Amino acid sequence: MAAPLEIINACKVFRTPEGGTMTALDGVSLKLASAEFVTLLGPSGCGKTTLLRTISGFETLDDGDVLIDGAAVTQLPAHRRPVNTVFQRYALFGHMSVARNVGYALEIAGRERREIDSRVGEMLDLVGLSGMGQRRISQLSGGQQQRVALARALAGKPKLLLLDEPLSALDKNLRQKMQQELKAIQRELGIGFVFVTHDQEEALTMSDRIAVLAHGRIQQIGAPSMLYQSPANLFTAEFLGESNLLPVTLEGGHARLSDGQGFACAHAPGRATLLLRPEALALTAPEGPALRFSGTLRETYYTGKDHQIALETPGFGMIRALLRTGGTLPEPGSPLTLHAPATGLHLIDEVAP
Ligand SMILES: Nc1ncnc2c1ncn2[C@@H]1O[C@H](COP(=O)(O)OP(=O)(O)OP(=O)(O)O)[C@@H](O)[C@H]1O
Repeated sequence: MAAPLEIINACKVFRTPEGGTMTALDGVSLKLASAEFVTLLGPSGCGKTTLLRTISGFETLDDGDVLIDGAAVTQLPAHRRPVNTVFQRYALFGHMSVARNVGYALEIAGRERREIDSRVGEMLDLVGLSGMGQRRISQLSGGQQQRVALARALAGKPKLLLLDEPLSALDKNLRQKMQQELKAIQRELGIGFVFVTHDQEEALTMSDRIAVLAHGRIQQIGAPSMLYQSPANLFTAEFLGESNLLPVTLEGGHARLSDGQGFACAHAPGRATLLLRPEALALTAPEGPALRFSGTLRETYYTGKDHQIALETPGFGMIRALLRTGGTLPEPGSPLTLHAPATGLHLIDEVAP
């Protein structure tokens, strides 16, 4: 079966109004597996929207190719590509009913009334708006409007759906609910979704794979847990979640920290960075090999399920930890020791600045 989407070496340089140039895409390649949910994640200006627009055809590439369902669409205008986009601002027709909004593209395409009505009904069922077809858009909540936008984008049976920050206008609770619904709809339809966000939590919970972008390039692509636990570079490590980054020296199958502690590793000799996620640290020493960090407790925040703390250490500065402890912690200013088991250590072959 052909991949729902394949991007080969996509390059795009914009001319800026100031007379310079801006490389928005610098050789991006990406292939979706069948019915895969892939998120493009990265800081503002990294090229996410540009990449999405080159897939939909709203932007042309300077170099490279876009294939949808195995067919090259690089030279096709937007309206001839079998994709649709859901935008952050829903771009609905306010003066039309919900049903007309959803069926509008089918109407323009000259489909029969009976076919349109049946498809609109199916789509409203899918997004949980059955029976609301005759409402005006202004009579809907933000979440309902986003569902209409989704139903409209799916009505023409696209082979691929693009979503450009579709949930960012919703409040936190509704956003989380819609995240689950979107994922369920994607599974039910079995089509590829390419989702753009700069919300890392959203990316981690929704995606089959995340592509982390910076400066128009994919820094790393992989399953959320893989990217979080084993980032390939410092950018991915720091962009996804909280991180403690400690310099290490590698020699003879051993990684050594600046305070003399060490652990076995299979890396080539040189310098590298140890990534310690805050939740890998604990108050009690684990069985087996571990690192320990002693210092002064500086900050504690109780979040209801865990304690976020900052420990000031003489050798490594501030180390942040997330402790799952029911008990109380000592007062800030008290001495404290944290332990990190060997399983919580990850080496990155890059030296932190
Ligand atoms: N039409 C354009 N003309 C000139 N520069 C552009 C144009 N469109 C985008 N850019 C530039 O290309 C870069 C990538 O922009 P893009 O909109 O793809 O980023 P993004 O990752 O989607 O950012 P955000 O999260 O802020 O939406 C930015 O530096 C932007 O200023």
